[in-house]
Amino acid sequence: MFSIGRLHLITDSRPGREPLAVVEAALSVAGPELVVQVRVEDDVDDRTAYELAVAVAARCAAVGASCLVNDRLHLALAIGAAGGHVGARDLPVHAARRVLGPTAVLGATARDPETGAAAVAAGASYLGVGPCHATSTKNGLPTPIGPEGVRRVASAVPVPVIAIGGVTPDRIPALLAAGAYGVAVVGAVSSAADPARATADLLAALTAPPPPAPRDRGPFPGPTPREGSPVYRRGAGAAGW
Ligand SMILES: Cc1ncc(COP(=O)(O)OP(=O)(O)O)c(N)n1
Ligand SMILES: Cc1nc(C(=O)O)sc1CCOP(=O)(O)O
Ligand SMILES: [Mg+2]
Repeated sequence: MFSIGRLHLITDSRPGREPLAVVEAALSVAGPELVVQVRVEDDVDDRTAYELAVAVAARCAAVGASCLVNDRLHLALAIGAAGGHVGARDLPVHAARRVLGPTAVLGATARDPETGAAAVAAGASYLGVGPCHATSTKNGLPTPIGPEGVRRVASAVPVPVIAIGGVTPDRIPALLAAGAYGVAVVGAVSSAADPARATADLLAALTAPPPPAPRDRGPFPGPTPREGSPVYRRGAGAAGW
């Protein structure tokens, strides 16, 4: 059965960053629960990207974590990654699926329900949905869609939604309540003074029990969650994703 972690760490290869050290720190805390997406800036050459990806994949394999590669699917194949992630300016999802094969993990970016549903129909196994909040990590992004935008996409698709963009531990409860299965981060870990501690804080927020819904606080039980509701979706995720 398809399974994917709830915390995705995307490498930060901007000048002055130390992506491998950050990945090692995060893996030391999260182990097999972490998904590491190797992402390099567009002007980084393939050889440099490949060397980073090989190093990240080896660290992931040592603890049983998953490694994905952003954009450059030939690198994903070359290093034996679990899969890749594509967006609007990359290979179309159906073509990415042909490249990676039927069993690989394939993520696709979606900022609205229509794009999300089309990506799933074309073979995406999860969706990266955002930007949820403002971020300084990447330029040129549209206006943040907030938890409500996540809710719109999550309610339209039967695959895990990974919320991205300005994610911090305190923002995670609202994203999960909106139907996100997990989150993807760059700065919350890479820019932290203590990346291991930051990883632990993100994991704690992802696994904390949700606050009781208002209808659960009274003397009478609430209605059974409907298929498609966030409550239902989180249960489905725990069972299979
Ligand atoms: C989990 C996740 N979600 C979204 C993205 C963004 O992908 P894309 O739109 O292709 O932009 P780039 O990352 O390639 O600049 C992602 N990488 N991961
Ligand atoms: C790489 C990327 N893609 C996004 C999108 O919305 O498509 S947001 C983003 C950067 C996320 O970094 P941070 O966690 O530091 O905000
Ligand atoms: Mg891309």
